[in-house]
Amino acid sequence: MESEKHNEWSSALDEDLIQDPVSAVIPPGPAPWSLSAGPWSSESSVPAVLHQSAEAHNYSRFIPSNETQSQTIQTEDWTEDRSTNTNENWESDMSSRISSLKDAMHHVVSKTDKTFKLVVKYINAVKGRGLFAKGSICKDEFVVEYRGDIINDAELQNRRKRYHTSSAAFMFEFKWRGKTWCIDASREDGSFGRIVNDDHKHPNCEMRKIYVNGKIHLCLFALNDIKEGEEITYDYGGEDYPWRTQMTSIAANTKAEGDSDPSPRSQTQMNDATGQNNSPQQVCSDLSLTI
Ligand SMILES: C[S@@+](CC[C@H](N)C(=O)[O-])C[C@H]1O[C@@H](n2cnc3c(N)ncnc32)[C@H](O)[C@@H]1O
Repeated sequence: MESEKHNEWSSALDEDLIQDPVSAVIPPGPAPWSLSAGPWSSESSVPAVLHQSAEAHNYSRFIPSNETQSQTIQTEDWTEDRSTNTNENWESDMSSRISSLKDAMHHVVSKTDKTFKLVVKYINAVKGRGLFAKGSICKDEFVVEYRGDIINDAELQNRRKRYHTSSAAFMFEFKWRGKTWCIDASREDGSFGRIVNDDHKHPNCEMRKIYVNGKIHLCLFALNDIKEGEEITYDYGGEDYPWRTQMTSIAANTKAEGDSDPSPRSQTQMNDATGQNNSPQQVCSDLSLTI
């Protein structure tokens, strides 16, 4: 079963490496993390710095000093060609996006959150907890990974049948290479990505897929500068979330209570308040082409 999953994943990876226009390859050297247990492995450590080569015809491609290495990071989201871009600041934008990507990679591989910039706070009984900036965040900056188990469609359906709706709310379904995948973040593991709430009108982040060393990861990047104290949000996608139609300004705009204590509410409260169909879905696919 595990090896079937791995094969499916590996062939998707091969296709992806051929087709994707943007990729970054980690320089040669001992593998900083293990691939041996396949894409479902959780072993990791921080990789070395990426080498960048900004060629005139293709500023968005990283060239490794030795391309025989197979460890890769890539994003299908950042694909715009210099020749079609009229923005005068294109090069500095690209440079900041590249450093965001490296930053994302660092946090993905080390499985860490930006605890120096982000804090979990309890908001209210409807919304539950939320993630807030405790320092300023720049446009395009990597904010947080939506960390969890990566599962395929069959396993997603299986877990959906078994899960209580309060857990199902943490399943992020998305398409990748024509197939459905899901990050299941239902485990209360203390990670920050799973705490980020929905805002379809004025989100300050968007979800992007990045591909690190043979695994797809979902990461939030800032859509604009974010000030200290602002709640981190993104558009979950879909349209039928109960809070979008039922929520009033009382619940939606209530400020976070307290500055340091996350005071997590119970899952039952969250479930009661939000109904059945409340997990984020596929929005990273729709929002991906942004450069
Ligand atoms: C991925 S969880 C986000 C973290 C959650 N607030 C918590 O305290 O654990 C998704 C759930 O958060 C709540 N939620 C997210 N965005 C919301 C919003 N804009 N208004 C009200 N509730 C929201 C819903 O209960 C939803 O099912």
